[in-house]
Amino acid sequence: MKQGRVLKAYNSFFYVLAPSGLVTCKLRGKFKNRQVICPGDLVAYDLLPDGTGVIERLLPRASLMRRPAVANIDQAVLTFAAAQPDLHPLLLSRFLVLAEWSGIPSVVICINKCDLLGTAADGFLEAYESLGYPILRVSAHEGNGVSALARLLPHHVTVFAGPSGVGKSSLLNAIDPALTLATGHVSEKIKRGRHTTRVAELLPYKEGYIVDTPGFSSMTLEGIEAQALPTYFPEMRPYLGQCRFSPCSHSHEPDCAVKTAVQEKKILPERYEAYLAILQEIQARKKDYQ
Ligand SMILES: Nc1nc2c(ncn2[C@@H]2O[C@H](COP(=O)(O)OP(=O)(O)OP(=O)(O)O)[C@@H](O)[C@H]2O)c(=O)[nH]1
Ligand SMILES: [Zn+2]
Repeated sequence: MKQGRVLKAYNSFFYVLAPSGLVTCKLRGKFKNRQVICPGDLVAYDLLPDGTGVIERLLPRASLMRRPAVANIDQAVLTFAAAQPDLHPLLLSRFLVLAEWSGIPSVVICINKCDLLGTAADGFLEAYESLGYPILRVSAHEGNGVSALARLLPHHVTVFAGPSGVGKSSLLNAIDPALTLATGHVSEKIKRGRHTTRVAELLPYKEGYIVDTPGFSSMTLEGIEAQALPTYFPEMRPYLGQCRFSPCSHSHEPDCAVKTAVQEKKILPERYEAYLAILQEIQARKKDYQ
């Protein structure tokens, strides 16, 4: 049996990249639900005499991003703008939570449009580096930092995510114009409007892949459990299990180790506020269903 990586799923076909090239595959009938396999998955397939393939087996997954589903992403470049649109801590934390929840092991914060403001407006970002999120300041227009960004990509499966209008397409274009051509980003935007969800696709790039998925920008946190939320804040992890109550939502309970850490300035107030805001959103959603 041969192995390859699913670049795209379309109707009942899976486009699998193998060392020999791209193979159009169908699923063996035993997979009752074709949703079980998504772009990014590594699969084992049988090659038929006509050159097409039949997927027999799904190989173990390292991570899974939902909506759109993409497997095995090992790096997220969370892209924001220094201005236009302005950077807000809550929005930043929402994307960070989404990346942590998806199990993406390496997360980089990329601040584009630095030509507009330099570093004046993002002083608050330094603290995020100590949480383990490197910050890359770039300008797609002036080219600053673009080669540093490009150096992160070889040998990784990288998703570019971020709010609309921060310049993700411009950055991909600055890295390599072939990437924007491949995504058809601009023309599709005109044709189909901004809010159309499209199928996620992996674009091979220098021994790695770039995931083109504007859908990740929609930012629904649906599916995240309130109890698991603190684990998606790396700076809270050392305090979990140390509160008086168990479970503790770290919001209203007395003798809460997380709240104490906030008071002692071991956790950034804006991160704790983001935690509370997201928690409230999750709890409100639960009530909707009752
Ligand atoms: N000043 C400045 N403007 C930029 C830069 N990069 C992109 N822009 C502008 O920001 C706007 C949005 O850029 P896009 O590349 O379409 O942004 P996007 O993130 O792909 O947007 P969506 O397709 O909505 O997700 C465009 O008007 C770009 O010209 C930059 O480095 N500096
Ligand atoms: Zn607590």
